[in-house]
Amino acid sequence: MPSEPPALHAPARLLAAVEHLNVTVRMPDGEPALILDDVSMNFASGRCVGIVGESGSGKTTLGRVLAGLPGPGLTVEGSVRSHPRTGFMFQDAVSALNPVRRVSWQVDEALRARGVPRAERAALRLEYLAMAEVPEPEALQRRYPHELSGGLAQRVLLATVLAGQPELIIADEPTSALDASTQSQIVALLRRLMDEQHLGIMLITHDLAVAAHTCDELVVLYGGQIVEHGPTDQVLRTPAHPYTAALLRALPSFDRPPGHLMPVPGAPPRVSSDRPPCPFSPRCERATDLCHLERPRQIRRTGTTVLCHHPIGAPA
Ligand SMILES: Nc1ncnc2c1ncn2[C@@H]1O[C@H](COP(=O)(O)OP(=O)(O)OP(=O)(O)O)[C@@H](O)[C@H]1O
Repeated sequence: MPSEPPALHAPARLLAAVEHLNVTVRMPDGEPALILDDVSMNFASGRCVGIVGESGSGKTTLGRVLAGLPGPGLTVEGSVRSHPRTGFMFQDAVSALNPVRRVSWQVDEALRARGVPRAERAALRLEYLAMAEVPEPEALQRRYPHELSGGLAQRVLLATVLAGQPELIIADEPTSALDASTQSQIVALLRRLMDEQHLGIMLITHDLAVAAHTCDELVVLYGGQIVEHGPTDQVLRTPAHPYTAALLRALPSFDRPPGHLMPVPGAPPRVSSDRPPCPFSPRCERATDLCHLERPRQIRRTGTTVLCHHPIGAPA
């Protein structure tokens, strides 16, 4: 029998897509307010898509909608197609695990859900723990979540996700509670598993540096809108949206002397029923009267899309 072709050469498959997705919450005054505003994008096997943006931009809400778990009181409109084999990794791995069950039980739960017979579970469990690079899985499987470090808990969570044989993994800030070196190990592991198993990954992060090292594509969210979307290199090297450019200037860098960080001026937008046609316009150095009066249209450039009346590279 010829062996299977290497996963790296498998053609990309569409795993999830949202089109014209609006997510609305009703404000205390009864008026609806948008948390996600006309979001369209898709996820394919063998690709890591980074969702970046400040706190409150709607990153987690997008992940939750794809998971079929929008928050309480939210109205979802538009088309949402997601794959049944989608796995989720959360920011706080220790609290995502069942506190009163050993590691072995946590992985077995995913195996039970897949209908794996009891006799086969122990061997498979060790395989998934090893795949998630849990050291000494034989001994570690007997521990409880509170006995694990943050990095180890995240690896155990990853093992439980892998045991569900996902095709798409939605990782919501999986490393933000970890130190920098554990962070890079976990994202490198995710990336390697993705390449080997031809998974799709949606990596939700507020950390552009993590996204830069891990993702093939970047989606920049601002006030619930995709303001820029394209190949990671292109978005980071030649940002077209003033917000992307401002986020990049706010990154700490060894080249900049101490005290020369440039935070994005102003405050992120609040969810509100009354917001400007371009939510970034109050903070934008390129804004003109048009931006305060008219909603921008999405502009397609080679490889990227940008939602702006005055993208960088065009006259302000
Ligand atoms: N169920 C809900 N009811 C009311 N408001 C909500 C609900 N879910 C989210 N929001 C609001 O929607 C906005 C976007 O939230 P979301 O958690 O998606 O942002 P985020 O970009 O993931 O932020 P962070 O990086 O802080 O996690 C926030 O202002 C949040 O308070």
